Amino acid sequence: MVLGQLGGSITRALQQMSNATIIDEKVVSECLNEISRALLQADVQFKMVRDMQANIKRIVNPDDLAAGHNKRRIMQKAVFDELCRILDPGKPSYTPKKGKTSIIMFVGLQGSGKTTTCTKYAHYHQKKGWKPALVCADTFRAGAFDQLKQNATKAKIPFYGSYMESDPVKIAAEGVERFKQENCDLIIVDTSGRHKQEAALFEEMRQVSEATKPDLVIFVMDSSIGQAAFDQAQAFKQSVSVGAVIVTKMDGHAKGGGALSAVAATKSPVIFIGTGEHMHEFEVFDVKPFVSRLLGMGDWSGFMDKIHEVVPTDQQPELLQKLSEGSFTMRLMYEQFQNMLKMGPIGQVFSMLPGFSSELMPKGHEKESQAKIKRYMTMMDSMTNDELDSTNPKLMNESRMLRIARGSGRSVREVVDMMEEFKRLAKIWSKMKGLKIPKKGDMSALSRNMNAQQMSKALPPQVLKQVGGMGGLQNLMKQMGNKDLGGMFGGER
Ligand SMILES: Nc1nc2c(ncn2[C@@H]2O[C@H](COP(=O)(O)OP(=O)(O)OP(=O)(O)O)[C@@H](O)[C@H]2O)c(=O)[nH]1
Repeated sequence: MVLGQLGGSITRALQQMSNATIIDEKVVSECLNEISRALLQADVQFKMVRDMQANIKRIVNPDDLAAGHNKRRIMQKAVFDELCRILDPGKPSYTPKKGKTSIIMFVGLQGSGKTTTCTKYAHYHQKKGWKPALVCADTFRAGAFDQLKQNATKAKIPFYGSYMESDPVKIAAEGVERFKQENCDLIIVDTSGRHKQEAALFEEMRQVSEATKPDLVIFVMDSSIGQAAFDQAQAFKQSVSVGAVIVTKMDGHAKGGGALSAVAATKSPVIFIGTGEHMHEFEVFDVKPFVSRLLGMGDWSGFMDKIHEVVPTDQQPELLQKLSEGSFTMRLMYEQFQNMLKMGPIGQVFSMLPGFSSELMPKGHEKESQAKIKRYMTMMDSMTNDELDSTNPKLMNESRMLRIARGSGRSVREVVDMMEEFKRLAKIWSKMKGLKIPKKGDMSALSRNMNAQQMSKALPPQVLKQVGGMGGLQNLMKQMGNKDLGGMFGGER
């Protein structure tokens, strides 16, 4: 996801600013210009960038920054708050209730990923015990019904559609009625698209909406549409009452900044993002952890969740223990690579760590990354046990590297690359040193009600320092809500 680069650019701009000897208005302006450039490159709408720049300038007072405060943190917080403000329209979207019928209508242009997203949305809820159903009211694209039927059958979700009927309004109304009678609690209506915004499409949306009376209209947007996002979202909002946004294809080379524009145009929150073509490649969207990750501030709660989700249960205690020790060895890297190859998404675990973009296994480049990881593992197969268990990369002198390259049939350059990767991962790993791992029975004690004082004692000193000491922690807890930080310790959510 190119959005990751935005985080990198902003972090660099902040770093440059805090390196300056005197922080005056000029330095702050330069930093803001740099951040604005990065946002524009990520396809955030020009007007929004300009407003954001003006807002930050108002909030951040260079005199404050000069007076020995942590300048980088003040600016980072201002950027964080502004991005959150844009992404959070201030009111939550309609939330369907399990057991009570809700009608959800999906709208979007052709190819935005609407049909795929309808099924993902149904599947997501079905896994949580809902009784979803899909209605195909797309009579415009030949093959749309077949696609929905195929997806629905695969996911074992009831569906309704017709090969004969050409009136989408009629199909939508019939389908909704049928599933109401069958007591489905989530009736999802997939609608037609067009290649571009057309009056006929908007009229059709208006009529389908009138006939089905949806509780929520979700606007589906392809994240790669760039600057067009604002106008497109606004055009849909003007014909039907869009209440939420789902941004698809966040896995590709999309710049993703359009998501911010879509929220601004519809005044509705992003509720999910699509991260691939498969059914499970669908994530709940949370503003604060998202922005936090974007700015390289790390997403601690997401990190621990991912460990629970991705790492096999029997390996979790050992992995957490090793994290708490902070010592990273070649053997540990080898084991993580094994998991990564077996399970695919473990790279996501690392991407949650501050400063670590999923460079090792970027989305969309899985094949190349897997081949690279396999090459690394072949090289590690040529290492001695001492080398594998050592935390000291200096053991690997030139002659050992030559020997490993020869033994594994790879070049010395590749061995050097692997060692660089090891050092990079070890550095990230070391940040978790001292992490307190609760014993089974202690979980509740570390739960969401923990106050900043208790939390500061539980946190490893490095982590506490990283969040800006006690003050920073209090702010972070305020920003994220205790439950998110509680989640970091495996507390019940
Ligand atoms: N990589 C990736 N591909 C996606 C994602 N969501 C959908 N797609 C792909 O995008 C293409 C278009 O998706 P559809 O679901 O057919 O699009 P649609 O908006 O329903 O199109 P119409 O029915 O013509 O309006 C398909 O090839 C999907 O597999 C995603 O999150 N990531």
